Amino acid sequence: MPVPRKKEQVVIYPTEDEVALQLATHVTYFSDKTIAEKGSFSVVLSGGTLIHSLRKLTESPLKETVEWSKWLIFWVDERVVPLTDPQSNYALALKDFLSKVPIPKHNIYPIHYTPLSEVVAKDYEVRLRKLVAEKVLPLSSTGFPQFDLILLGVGPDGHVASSFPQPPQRYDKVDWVTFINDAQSHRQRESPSLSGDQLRQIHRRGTDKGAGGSLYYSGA
Ligand SMILES: O=C(O)[C@H](O)[C@@H](O)[C@H](O)[C@H](O)COP(=O)(O)O
Repeated sequence: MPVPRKKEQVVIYPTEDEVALQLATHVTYFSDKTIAEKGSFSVVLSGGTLIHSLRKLTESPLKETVEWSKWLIFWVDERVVPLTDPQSNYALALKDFLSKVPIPKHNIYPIHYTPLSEVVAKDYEVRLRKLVAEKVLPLSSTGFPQFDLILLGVGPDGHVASSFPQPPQRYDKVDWVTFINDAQSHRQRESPSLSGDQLRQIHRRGTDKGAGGSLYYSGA
């Protein structure tokens, strides 16, 4: 199974199909390994083209062989909109990924929508704290919940999840979940997944011409 040898590595692939294939290969590797070690696999999703690039996981043979019942799904970055809104990252993930694989519904943790970003963020934090208290999620050495795999995209301006260049929330080391009052995107983000340690992250970066792309592996 080809896995990156270095702790951090950028690999450029010539086609988007190859990106999707490699992404599926690595995600499956980590899923098998993590489930064998601890019995579950917590995956944090963002939005964007990443979700489409997960499509190989929804096809045979992976669709049948991955231990989907052991997966837990969270969001690192969500727009504070109803879960049926086309802007919702949950809706995107449901349509193109989650509806195609048998992850138990109770293992999927979308936001609880209300129009107030601070209420949504606080609710998500309370739910994460409960999962940590119940030992469903471990706590990292930095005091944040520790996920097994974070899947991120990188925006054209370099933003990752809701970590944009300007908002001060990206320096927040206290809240587990915080929010950005951006009139356009109404983003909510989880801070731990971006500041925690010992995390495996895969960032996917497409090219402006739509061909190929790269995967950045960190802590993998
Ligand atoms: O809600 C979102 O928009 C995403 O979470 C966002 O952070 C995305 O990952 C990047 O913008 C990259 O997007 P692309 O993969 O579409 O380039």
